[in-house]
Amino acid sequence: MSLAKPILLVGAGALGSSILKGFRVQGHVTPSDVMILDLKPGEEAQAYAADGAKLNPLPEIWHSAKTIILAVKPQGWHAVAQILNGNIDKAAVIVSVMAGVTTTQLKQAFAGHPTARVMPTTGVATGKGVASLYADTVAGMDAARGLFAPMAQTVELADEDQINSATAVSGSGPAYVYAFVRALEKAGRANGLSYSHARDLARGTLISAARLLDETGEDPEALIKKVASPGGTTEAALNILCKPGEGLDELILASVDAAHKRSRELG
Ligand SMILES: NC(=O)C1=CN([C@@H]2O[C@H](COP(=O)(O)OP(=O)(O)OC[C@H]3O[C@@H](n4cnc5c(N)ncnc54)[C@H](OP(=O)(O)O)[C@@H]3O)[C@@H](O)[C@H]2O)C=CC1
Ligand SMILES: O=C(O)[C@@H]1CCC=N1
Repeated sequence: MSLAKPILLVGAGALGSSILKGFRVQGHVTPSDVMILDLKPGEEAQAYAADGAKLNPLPEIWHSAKTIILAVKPQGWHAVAQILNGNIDKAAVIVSVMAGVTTTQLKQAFAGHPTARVMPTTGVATGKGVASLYADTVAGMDAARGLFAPMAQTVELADEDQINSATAVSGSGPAYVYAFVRALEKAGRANGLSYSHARDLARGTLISAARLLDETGEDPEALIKKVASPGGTTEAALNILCKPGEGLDELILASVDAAHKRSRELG
């Protein structure tokens, strides 16, 4: 796995900052390997600059970048491509984490550059995220792996269209889980718990359940059976939560379908 450095990160917002944190946690990219372009650099970008990264360097410095990560909103990326073009090395690999923007569009904007698409989760900040990778060249896939494999469980997609599905399930997925925790907290308060007890119980339950899923490797179905005693409290809840035809399965399917559709539109 080879990763050509230095790296130019364009956009250090929610995801760009998570990537920077992941580099720091795993150590596969050091601040001195990094240049950052961001209009209003946040805490993480500034911490990187204090540790030796080049923050908003002049365009003549961009030529040294061997790998360029595009982490701006899909709506703003054309302006970024215009600014970069003419100022970057022809061999630099373009790694886009943007939802919806296709390889064909990237190749039109960055003619001659190897490209890759990655759909990470913000969990890369902990060094244990998830990332789906797609590239149509060896150089592109090498760069994507080199950046993300140290800080994410990676899935390599053979079909670019599946990036839209990966975005809908995994890229957006952490927000679904947080929405569930928020709902559980609210329901705890509505059922008589104090704010802090509802918060601790809902969050702790998610974290301990996720640990069991991870550590046992068991299917959700088997783990559900271990919690739900026949005729007990869990069954009473699941009869509502997973009501056939109008329960969680249908709600999640409709939600993921909506995200998938939006991912296609963003290109
Ligand atoms: N957030 C997530 O969980 C995930 C996001 N993504 C993708 O990552 C990309 C970024 O998303 P996210 O981090 O959430 O968005 P943010 O808005 O938080 O971050 C984008 C950053 O880019 C900066 N920016 C905008 N224009 C420029 C420019 N011309 N030059 C330099 N920096 C610029 C923005 O600055 P300013 O705020 O000043 O405009 C902002 O700091 C999107 O394309 C999204 O699809 C993919 C997977 C997960
Ligand atoms: O919401 C979005 O569009 C981005 C892509 C996946 C997660 N956040």
